[in-house]
Amino acid sequence: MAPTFESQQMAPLDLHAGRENPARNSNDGHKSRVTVVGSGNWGSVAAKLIAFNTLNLPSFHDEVRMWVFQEILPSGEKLTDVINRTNENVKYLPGIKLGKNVVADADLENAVKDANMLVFVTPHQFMEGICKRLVGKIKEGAEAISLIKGMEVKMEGPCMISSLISSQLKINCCVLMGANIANEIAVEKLSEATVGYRENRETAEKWVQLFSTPYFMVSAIQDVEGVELCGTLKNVVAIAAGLVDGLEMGNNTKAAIMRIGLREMKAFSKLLFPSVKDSTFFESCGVADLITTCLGGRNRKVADAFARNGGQRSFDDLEAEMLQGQKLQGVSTAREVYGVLRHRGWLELFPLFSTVHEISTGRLPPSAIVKYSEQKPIFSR
Ligand SMILES: NC(=O)c1ccc[n+]([C@@H]2O[C@H](COP(=O)([O-])OP(=O)(O)OC[C@H]3O[C@@H](n4cnc5c(N)ncnc54)[C@H](O)[C@@H]3O)[C@@H](O)[C@H]2O)c1
Ligand SMILES: O=P(O)(O)OC[C@H](O)CO
Repeated sequence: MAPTFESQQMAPLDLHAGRENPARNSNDGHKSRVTVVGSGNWGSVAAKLIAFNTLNLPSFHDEVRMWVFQEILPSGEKLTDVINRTNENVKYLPGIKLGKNVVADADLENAVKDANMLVFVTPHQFMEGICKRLVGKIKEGAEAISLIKGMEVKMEGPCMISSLISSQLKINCCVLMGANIANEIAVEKLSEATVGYRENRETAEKWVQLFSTPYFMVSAIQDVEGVELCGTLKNVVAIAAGLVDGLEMGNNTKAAIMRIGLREMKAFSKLLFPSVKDSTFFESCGVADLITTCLGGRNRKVADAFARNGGQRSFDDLEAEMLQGQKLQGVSTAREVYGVLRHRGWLELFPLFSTVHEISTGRLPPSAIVKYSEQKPIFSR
């Protein structure tokens, strides 16, 4: 029998299904309201994608609320005021119109209170605080999706961000990850993404519908942990790839680092969650995201500069100087992964992941990335 791929099994969606039904159109009570929690580089692009669809799909309210972590711009104006006046996030996504139906709101509780569909897209380190503020503030029956690439490590062990959202807010949470450099999607260059869902395929289809555009092709698979771990762990590999670039080691070495990194991503994911599927690594969230992030991402870029400076300037310093408020996820994820590896006695099984952490904390020089990454491999496949 020919192999089948789950992401292709889902029937193609009619994005305009239900439009012709005037009774449904006139009944606003049945329409879903969407709030995007986060307004950085990817958060703003996510709002743009969603705003295009809510205007065109009758099952959604036109308005998309976007929670903005308030900032005062050099002009003295509030970021929310400028977004609402110009329809642009001038700090995190300058030059791109988000859609007139995007409303920036600095009041987190107000932004979420009416939403049936919550899209979480902040740097992962802020999510614990955000969840605490939202306990008891979410509408009953609301659904969530996390676009956040990262994890938390607690006393009890690692906790994926979608689990944090689900357990704190008592809501179902899907994930969306993929080869998605935000600035490219902002200018409508074609890319793909993967929605990971746990059980409810209907909800996954609704998320696919909300995000899909002719230039953003989304498919769904039943593997939340696999999808989320791919998105999370590739940031550690991107740091390694950036170090290799900064050391001017060339393409073959970089490809080797990506291969070893992918192998560690798969091994780590399956050790943590045996249910993770091999096929997930061949979706957009897997190998495709690994490639794009190692070629053109922010983690790569800052790690390149770190190596060129011989490790003399910290990642924090370089991040602040090079990214102007945008946040790296790879260095903190390497620390979190390292914590898990040490706790479980797995450090020697993951030479690339552990070496990235030791370099980023200054315990090893940048050149250690090629010296140690393949030194003690145990996963030969
Ligand atoms: N940018 C991309 O190309 C891209 C693509 C796919 C996924 N992602 C993922 O999306 C997530 C969000 O990244 P991004 O690119 O939208 O953000 P970003 O790095 O561009 O911006 C940082 C954001 O954090 C906010 N912030 C700063 N301090 C805060 C605080 N104390 N509390 C809450 N928020 C605070 C800032 O206002 C800003 O919105 C990350 O997990 C990232 O890995 C990013
Ligand atoms: O710019 P990075 O390194 O945060 O990566 C961006 C996206 O995750 C790529 O899909």
